[in-house]
Amino acid sequence: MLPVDTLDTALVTGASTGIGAAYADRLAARGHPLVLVARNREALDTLAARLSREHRVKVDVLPADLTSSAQRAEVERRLREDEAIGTLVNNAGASVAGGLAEARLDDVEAMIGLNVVAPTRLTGALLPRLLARGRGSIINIASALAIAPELSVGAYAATKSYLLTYTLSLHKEVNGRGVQVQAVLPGITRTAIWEHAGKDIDSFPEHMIMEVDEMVDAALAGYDMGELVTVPSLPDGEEWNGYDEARRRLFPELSRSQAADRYKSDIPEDA
Ligand SMILES: NC(=O)C1=CN([C@@H]2O[C@H](COP(=O)(O)OP(=O)(O)OC[C@H]3O[C@@H](n4cnc5c(N)ncnc54)[C@H](OP(=O)(O)O)[C@@H]3O)[C@@H](O)[C@H]2O)C=CC1
Ligand SMILES: CC(=O)[C@H](N)C(=O)O
Repeated sequence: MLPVDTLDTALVTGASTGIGAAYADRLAARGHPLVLVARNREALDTLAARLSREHRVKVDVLPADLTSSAQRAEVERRLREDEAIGTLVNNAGASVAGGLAEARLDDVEAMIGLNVVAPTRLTGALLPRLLARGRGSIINIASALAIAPELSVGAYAATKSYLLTYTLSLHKEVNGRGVQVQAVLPGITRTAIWEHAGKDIDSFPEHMIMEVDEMVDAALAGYDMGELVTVPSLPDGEEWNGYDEARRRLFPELSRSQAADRYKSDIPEDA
């Protein structure tokens, strides 16, 4: 296990239930003081009371709707100013009902605000301080759909592709400067997100559904191993490395002074 700095406070978004609540529980068990963010103050208070009692860590709640720029600004301020915070788990997220043609555009915009804008702004608020002290962690909860948009409908998968790409860019920028980053790509995990988006999780075969504790424990094991990208259900980690290497093999070909021959009209079709 990598050394976990028990003095650092972890701020977890979407901590009132589901994956975020499980992260809060596991991080508290590791000795991290916590700042819990979500809209439901009552659920945050209940969780905070339990975690501080069971794990003897300080747990603050910071209720905020991360789609509201005014409320999100309070979370940004906390990340910028609270010297104790060294870990950020960008977990809050939602999906919306319907495909690209049917979904309510206001709902889609709110989803992009929550899944894309919020983690970008929260990371941007914290990162300068982490880099200045040369220590810290940022964990972004994306989704397996980031690399498999064909398995879903609507714009949700695109928000998760953003978070994966953002994490790769973040890693490039902070690599070697003491800040650990990780993108987590869970598959179908049993939480309320499905119900909120009007989808029945039990329409999937049981063997495709992971329980939330198992998912978070696997993601933290990937974090401890120093993984940049963790796919909790992928049996063979080398499969991810092969996928990533195939992508990287394209790099030298992606920008050239000449268009590829197949796009040139002067090449005879039978050449
Ligand atoms: N469950 C799954 O199958 C998968 C989930 N994921 C990702 O995991 C993350 C967690 O999802 P999951 O636990 O399943 O979902 P849940 O719906 O169970 O939990 C979502 C959390 O985000 C919070 N949240 C929602 N909207 C807002 C908002 N506007 N402002 C602040 N907080 C908000 C909720 O709290 P509150 O309502 O109190 O604000 C809640 O704590 C998401 O990013 C999701 O995309 C990825 C792959 C699979
Ligand atoms: C609601 C979903 O599509 C789910 N969160 C996922 O990322 O698989």
